Amino acid sequence: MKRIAFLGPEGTVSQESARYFFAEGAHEFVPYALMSDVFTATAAGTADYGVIPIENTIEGSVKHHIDLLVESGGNLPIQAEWIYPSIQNLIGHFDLTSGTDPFANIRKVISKDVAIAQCHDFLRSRLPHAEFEYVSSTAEGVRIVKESLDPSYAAIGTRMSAELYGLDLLAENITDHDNNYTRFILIGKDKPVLKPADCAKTTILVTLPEDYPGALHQVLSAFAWRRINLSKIESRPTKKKLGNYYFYMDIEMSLDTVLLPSALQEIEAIGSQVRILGSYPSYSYMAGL
Ligand SMILES: O=C(O)C(=O)Cc1ccccc1
Repeated sequence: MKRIAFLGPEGTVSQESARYFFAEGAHEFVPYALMSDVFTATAAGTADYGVIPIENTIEGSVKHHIDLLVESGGNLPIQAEWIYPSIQNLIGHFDLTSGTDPFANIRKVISKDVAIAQCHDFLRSRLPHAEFEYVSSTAEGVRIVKESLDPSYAAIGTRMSAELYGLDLLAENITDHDNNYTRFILIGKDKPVLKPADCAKTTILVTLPEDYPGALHQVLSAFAWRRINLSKIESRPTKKKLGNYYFYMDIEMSLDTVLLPSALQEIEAIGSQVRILGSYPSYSYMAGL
């Protein structure tokens, strides 16, 4: 049985998406309090794989997670990615004294920053006087609301977490945009056995040579003339010196395809450093995984 580390406690969006991706029963899901613990446990072999939310439709890249991936030094390759819709719900103690308005007595909303951002319009219009408390994950907010026994507290989280903690769904599907998807990656040392995917991707990190005008242009042209598609390019500070960046790139091609290694060789030939963070199958929710 493979052990899969995720941001806990039980019932997070990460776990819900992993349960959707992996066959129930054949995997053991192990919660960790922090995202950095997910990396550490996977690196130490305490877990076989780790689930990392890396990007979402509303907020873009989760920069901290990209940095953790980079800092893991390439020991934890990306083994798969999948896209999952984050459906958030308002969860609390249904208050019978509140009459017809289930939100009337809610004074505090506890959740993860991304989830609060995803439900911004709903919160502004329906709970304009509530204060927010930011916690490490959506399910952690649900756990705190449960423990408080306080009907003026609510959390934002998955339906799974409401069921697990025995709380009520005060409002379902409260995200502002229907096309609210999160991209998750699976990190781990060994290749997992997965069903065939419709597309493959390779993620690389490129550090440009210093004082080489047009270096990024040359990197991009190595892909362009081979008609290799990039689906993402993002710069991140190297954290070694102010103004030094590397480029994080998602390429829509497997490293097993002849064209890609030759493009990477060309990039290295101009003095750029290339680090491969993984070459992996990509699954989209639309395609039914
Ligand atoms: O806090 C969670 O439930 C997570 O798994 C992180 C997260 C939060 C919101 C959208 C996607 C992932």
